[in-house]
Amino acid sequence: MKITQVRLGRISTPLRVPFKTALRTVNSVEDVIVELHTDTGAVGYGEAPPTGVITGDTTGAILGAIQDHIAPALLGRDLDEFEDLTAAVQKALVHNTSAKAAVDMALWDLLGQKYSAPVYRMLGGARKNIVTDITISVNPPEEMARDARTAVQRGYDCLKVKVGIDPELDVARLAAVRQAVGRDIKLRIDANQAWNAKQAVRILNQMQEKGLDIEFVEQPVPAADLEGMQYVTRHADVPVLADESVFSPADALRIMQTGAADLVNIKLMKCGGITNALRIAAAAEVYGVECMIGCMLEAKISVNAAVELACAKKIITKIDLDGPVLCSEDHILGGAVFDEKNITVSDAPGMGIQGFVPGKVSYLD
Ligand SMILES: C[C@H](N)C(=O)N[C@H](CCC(=O)O)C(=O)O
Ligand SMILES: [Mg+2]
Repeated sequence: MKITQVRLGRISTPLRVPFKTALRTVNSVEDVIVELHTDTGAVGYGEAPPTGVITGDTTGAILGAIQDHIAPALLGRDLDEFEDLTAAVQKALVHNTSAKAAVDMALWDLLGQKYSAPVYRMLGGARKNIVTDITISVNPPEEMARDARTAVQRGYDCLKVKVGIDPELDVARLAAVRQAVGRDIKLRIDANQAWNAKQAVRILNQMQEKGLDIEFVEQPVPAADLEGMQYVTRHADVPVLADESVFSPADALRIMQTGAADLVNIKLMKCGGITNALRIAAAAEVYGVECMIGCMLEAKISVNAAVELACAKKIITKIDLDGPVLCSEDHILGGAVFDEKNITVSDAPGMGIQGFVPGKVSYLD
């Protein structure tokens, strides 16, 4: 199976409501689509969103990285060179993890198709069903309470609550959400780097003293502040999960070796795809550190790839794969079934993606 064409396109998917974090506000999901065409007719699918505030990747950068650097390293090569192909993706240029992730997942899709096996089974096949949380955007407390109630009515029993815009409001935000949803709903929070270490400890301990029962806090302090992360991990009465602090397998190892966080968030867009995500999962198994699998604001192809990984690896115990359910439309055919919080992986060969609703992808060629 030889790679004959790397086809690129763009797809836009509207959100149900604007998505707001301490880092950005977005109204739609904008993705780059990658199709790896082969001489057998098989097509591998990949996708990458431009999350400039986290990865530094813009739409133009993702397209340019693939077109000018990654595609030339793959064209004409046989899938039997799989190890070398995945390495070529990572070595084609530095950074640009979203572009790498899109192409890496398309290669895994092709591998599964070639051997008629679902990717999650090739990687371990731990389970077929997972349950995701859903994100509550950061807003005034009463608006967040209303959004949390709506999420619970949709069947979600675990909410990821965004905080960090005007931190003085964060305790009130969580109190309003807890009051709205009752004690049986799990609440995890994501500050997206908004606090400093002492502020984080103060806010988190206030939340726990008020009995708000926070499961864990995601990325309380700036990504590069590993000492700050360690300080919060040691002093706050809430487990800490590293998100923006962990891009590469080396980042994950550093966090685990220094005890800078209790948990790590694997995202394909940060680590450059399934190949590196497997390395992070392996390190986490060695260190006994549980992982979350997360997503950016992404539609179904790349979140589907994350589902394949989550269904393969038991060390991934926390699921934040709500990209597709935050969208009001689905333009992608095949793949996992997203039935609100319940996600069922596809048993089709590869990743089970069958293409797009006609007219929804704007191809570059
Ligand atoms: C969508 C997911 N639940 C999430 O919250 N991801 C954010 C980043 C999303 C973005 O800005 O696209 C995170 O975990 O920080
Ligand atoms: Mg996060």
